[in-house]
Amino acid sequence: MQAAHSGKRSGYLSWDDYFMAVALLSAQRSKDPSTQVGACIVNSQKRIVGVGYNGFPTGCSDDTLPWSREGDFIDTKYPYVCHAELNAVLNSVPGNLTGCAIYTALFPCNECAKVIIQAGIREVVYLSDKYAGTDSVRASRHMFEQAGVACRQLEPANPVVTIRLSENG
Ligand SMILES: Nc1nc(=O)n([C@H]2C[C@H](O)[C@@H](COP(=O)(O)O)O2)cc1CO
Ligand SMILES: [Zn+2]
Repeated sequence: MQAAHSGKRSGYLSWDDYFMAVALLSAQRSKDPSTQVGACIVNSQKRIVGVGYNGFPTGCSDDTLPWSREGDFIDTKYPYVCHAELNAVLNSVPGNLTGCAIYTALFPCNECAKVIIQAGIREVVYLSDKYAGTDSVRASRHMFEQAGVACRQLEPANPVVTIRLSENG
C-alpha cells in the first residue's frame, strides 16, 4: 500500500535554481566548443519571457564560420557570435522587458550590458564570473552600477539538477 501524502513534496527547485537551470539547458544548444552560455529572462510575475544561447546569427552556418578563439580577428568566432543575453532579449515575447530579471550562466559583457540596460531589465543573476577583471566586465559593472541594475551571483540551493529524458538507462 502506498503511504498517503499529507504535505507537499520536499526537494522541489527554488525559483532561482529553476530559472538558472532553464538558462543552462538552453546553453546545451550552443555549438561553441569552448564556452556554452544560456540566458533566461523572467518578468515580475515569475514568467519566462525569453531564452537564448550563444550562437551565430540566423542563416549563418555553424559549419562554415570559424569557432576558433585565436588568430586574425576575422578568422575567429568573436566577430560573428551572438551572445546568449542578446539572443534572450531578441527572442523574447513581444512586449516590455521593463522590470524583468535576466538569469545568465556567465556575467554579461559590455555589449550585452548595454542591451540589458536599454531593454529595461533591472536585475542580473549570474553563475560564473570567469572573465572578472577584464575591461569588458569592468565596463559592464560600471554601467550596471550607474543604471541601477542589481547584479548578484547565484548560490544554488541544488548544485545538481538532473533531467532524465529516458525511463531506461
Ligand atoms: N556573457 C557572455 N555571454 C556569451 O554568450 N558569451 C559567448 C561568446 C562566445 O561564444 C563564448 C565565449 O567564448 P570564449 O572566449 O570563452 O572561448 O561565450 C560570452 C560572454 C562573456 O562575456
Ligand atoms: Zn555579451
